[in-house]
Amino acid sequence: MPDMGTMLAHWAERAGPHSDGALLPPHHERCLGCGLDNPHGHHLQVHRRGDGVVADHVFDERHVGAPGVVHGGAVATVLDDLFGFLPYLVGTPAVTRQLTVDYLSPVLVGVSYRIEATVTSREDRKVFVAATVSDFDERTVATSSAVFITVDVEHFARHGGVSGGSPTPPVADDHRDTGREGEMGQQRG
Ligand SMILES: CCCCCCCCCCCC(=O)SCCNC(=O)CCNC(=O)[C@H](O)C(C)(C)COP(=O)(O)OP(=O)(O)OC[C@H]1O[C@@H](n2cnc3c(N)ncnc32)[C@H](O)[C@@H]1OP(=O)(O)O
Repeated sequence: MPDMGTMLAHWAERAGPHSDGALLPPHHERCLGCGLDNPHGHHLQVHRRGDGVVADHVFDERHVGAPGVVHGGAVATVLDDLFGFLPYLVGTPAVTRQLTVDYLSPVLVGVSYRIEATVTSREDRKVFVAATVSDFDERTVATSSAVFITVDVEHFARHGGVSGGSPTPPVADDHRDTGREGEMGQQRG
């Protein structure tokens, strides 16, 4: 993974300009939504379409909640990440302040969905965005809106600027083997 400095330097080039229909570059290679080097990721492929962005996406067994149905958090992840491409078109970095999802029908594992997002309005630092998730019968299964706040590119260095950008997460004990269920909650107290 490139270090934070490289990522920051690449912001301007990632922000475009991108022609209509162009495949947009991932936020970075390890991004949960769109990074191709994240084995847990959605590997979202996002294109510019007019003033908005669009992705066709198939959730897989890694994203299951109820059997056969995509976990609502996975749907929210993809929506949030797709919204995260709109700043490329706005021309300034921005981060999610609020995300709302209406789950209208179950989103199914193994089914292709079209997800479209646009900027609905802007007010100072606030960028209001909206999205739909539709199946290929054009039935809307989820809608979403969000408030993004524009930030300077140094925001990412201030808050995530670990050298190398990818700290190794602590390895959790496997409580199934130790019988220590509930210990994490007790430690927090
Ligand atoms: C290298 C490149 C990599 C680029 C990598 C990009 C990756 C993108 C991935 C997808 C997107 C993400 O997941 S982004 C990651 C998840 N999000 C975050 O980490 C953001 C965490 N939050 C923050 O850091 C902060 O809260 C900020 C910076 C967003 C804002 O902080 P702040 O400056 O103190 O401002 P704050 O008071 O919170 O609110 C800002 C304004 O929004 C208004 N506001 C707040 N909530 C609402 C609301 N529901 N509806 C309307 N307006 C609202 C407030 O009234 C205020 O208006 P007014 O008083 O200004 O009028």
